[in-house]
Amino acid sequence: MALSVALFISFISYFFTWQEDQSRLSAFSDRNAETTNLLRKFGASVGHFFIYKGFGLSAFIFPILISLTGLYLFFGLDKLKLWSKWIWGLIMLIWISIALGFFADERPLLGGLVGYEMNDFLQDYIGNIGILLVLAFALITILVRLFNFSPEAIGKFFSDKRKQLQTEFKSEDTPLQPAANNGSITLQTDSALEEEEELKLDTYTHKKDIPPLNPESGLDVNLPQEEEHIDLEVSEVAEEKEEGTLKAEQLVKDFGEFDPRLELGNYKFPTLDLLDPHGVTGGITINQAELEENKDRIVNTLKNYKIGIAQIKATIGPTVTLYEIVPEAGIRISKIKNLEDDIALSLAALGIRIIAPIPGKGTIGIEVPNKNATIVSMRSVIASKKFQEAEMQLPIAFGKTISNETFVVDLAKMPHLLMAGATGQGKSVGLNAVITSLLYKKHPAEIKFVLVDPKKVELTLFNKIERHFLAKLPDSEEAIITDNTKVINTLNSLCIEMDNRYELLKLAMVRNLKEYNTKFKARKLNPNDGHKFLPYIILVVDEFADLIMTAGKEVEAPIARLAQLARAIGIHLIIATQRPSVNVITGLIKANFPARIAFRVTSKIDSRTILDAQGADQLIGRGDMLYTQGNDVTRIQCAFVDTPEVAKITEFIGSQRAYPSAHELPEYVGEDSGTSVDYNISDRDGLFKEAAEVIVIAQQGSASLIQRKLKLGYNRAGRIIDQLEAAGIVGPFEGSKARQVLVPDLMALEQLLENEKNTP
Ligand SMILES: Nc1ncnc2c1ncn2[C@@H]1O[C@H](COP(=O)(O)OP(=O)(O)OP(=O)(O)O)[C@@H](O)[C@H]1O
Repeated sequence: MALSVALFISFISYFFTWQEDQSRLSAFSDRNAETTNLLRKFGASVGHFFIYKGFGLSAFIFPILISLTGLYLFFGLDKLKLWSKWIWGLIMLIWISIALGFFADERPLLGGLVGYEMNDFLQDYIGNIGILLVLAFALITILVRLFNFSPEAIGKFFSDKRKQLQTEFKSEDTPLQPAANNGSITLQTDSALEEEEELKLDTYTHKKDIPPLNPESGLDVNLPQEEEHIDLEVSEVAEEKEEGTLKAEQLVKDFGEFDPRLELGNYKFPTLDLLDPHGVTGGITINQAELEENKDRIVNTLKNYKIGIAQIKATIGPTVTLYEIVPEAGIRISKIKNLEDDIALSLAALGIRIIAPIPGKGTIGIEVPNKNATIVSMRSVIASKKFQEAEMQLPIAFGKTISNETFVVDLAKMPHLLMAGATGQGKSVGLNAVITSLLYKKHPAEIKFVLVDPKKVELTLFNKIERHFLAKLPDSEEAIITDNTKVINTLNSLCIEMDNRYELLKLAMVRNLKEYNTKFKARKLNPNDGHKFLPYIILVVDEFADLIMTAGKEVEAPIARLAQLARAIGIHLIIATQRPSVNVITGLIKANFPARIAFRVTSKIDSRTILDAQGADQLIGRGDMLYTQGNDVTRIQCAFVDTPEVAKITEFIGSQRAYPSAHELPEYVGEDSGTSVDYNISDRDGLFKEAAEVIVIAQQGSASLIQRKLKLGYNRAGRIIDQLEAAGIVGPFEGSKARQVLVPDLMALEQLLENEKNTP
């Protein structure tokens, strides 16, 4: 610090004495040569060195930096900051020196030799205009970096000033016109405020009526004060609300709406040419002779049973043709329905379905398969106007209806889908069609798939898009789950994700994912509070029967829970099964999957299990399917997407820039971990005893049982199971099977707990 003071004095003095002292500088060692600088020879020399030969006026930065260094060392402050001060100081030193050398070239002392020479040098290469540009650019850079001068900051400064002035202006205004206090509120457009105003006016007139009564009754009614209080509160709330929205609006104005796609801004959606037209270029080819023949056979068969037909009309679909008949008056519909087998016999065709009557149309429908079915290519349904212009959250193009219209539905509205069908009838193709539809419409930021594939081969192609579209558990290597025990962890992790999302929705005060994301995009939710853009999560299970067989209730419970609750927070399930028997599609699951698809099944019972109606047993296979979402059953020819096409699409997406890793699901600590921990009795869960009783009564040691009976979360139930194991009530974790219960009945349990208390 002393050095900096010495330099400072020398420099100041140098400016006044430099001319006198200049000639004596060479005689530094001569003691008789006198200098006039306040610090004599030292002052004259350092001044000459730093100012004349160095940086001119800006040399004062040196004593400033040295004194700062002294202060930092003295108080032991952060050295890193000191370094940055030196760096910035030196940059400023050079800038000022060059600038002064440029602008004050007739006074070379101001810019010093460095400033002069640098200008000279630069002039040769970039000229005066070039130097000006370099100086201006450097100045802006320094200001922006050092003082955070940005257009936004300047804009904000002025808008803050304006607001401040406005509030000052308002508050100055108010005392002048107390009666007009209400008037200032009318400026705000909020309807709630207007209501307040009315309310206040009412009370005001009411208040006016009261005073004459008061003196007589002797009551001390202090109404005005209360009024004022209410008034204040209202305006505060309004201001607070306004501040929040103003801030969001300002952010949107400055940076635009939040764009979740920005991180993969260059992502290209798959193109149509990746899909194969499957030889179908035009529409369906109509075989007129076949049509006539079928019509005649229907009419004749019915005539044989004395059923007259008033009218008959044919609608040709890709796989089946629908003949709509209007029977003559007086014919009972049940009579026609009973003739189903006879008509099928006379038409000698598989897959006749009679719809009597067709809902909403006063006709009876007979569906007859075409001799040559037309393949509905995925390409044609994806290219259709209906799909391309679909204003849906999760549009799925399933295929074509019987009247050859493209059938597009919104998965978000379904909200979950159950698919069943015997082997080889088109289930896997159907699943691929669903996933392909979504890949053609959604950006990787907006949707994530959790794929469960116990068959191990069906969904492997999607491995290529792992870092774009898949989600997985933090510690798992493979994104596509083929191991049934891992499925349980993933399902439970999805339940945690669901709970987390509900928490976020609650904080944001919205009811569903769409509203939440809209609010987040409008920058009304602060990411510092844990808010983030939430993608849809689609869980696809290819062979559900296999899962239920190996993991049973442990899978059923989280699936049912997700199906019941996950619709609002954007988790949707698509579950496919080969065996639609009642122990696979249980009542609990069925109740939560209103949207169901049946490919061809082998028996009427299977058809009833899936659709609650028969008909699926009469389909012709190869993608012929029935879709229901409640009451109506629609027959659809599923769009065909072959494995090479899926490979091309995943290749196309996979070759693009991706996220660093697959989307991470929350970590789930399974039942098998932490079992060796010895739980202290006092640390036990509050519901430990109830849980123990539930387990002992049911003689089944599973966390999901505790969950269901005591309505607990997964984590808590898991912890209780660990405590039960530590207490010797249940056995160790046994994979997919429930744990063994080591206590035979409630009496024994009571005794065990009593003994525990008594042992120190
Ligand atoms: N929509 C469709 N259009 C035309 N043909 C189809 C369609 N869907 C399926 N097929 C034909 O049926 C065959 C079997 O389909 P898929 O592999 O989807 O059956 P699956 O029900 O998944 O059988 P599994 O349960 O054994 O896996 C396909 O290879 C294809 O030839």
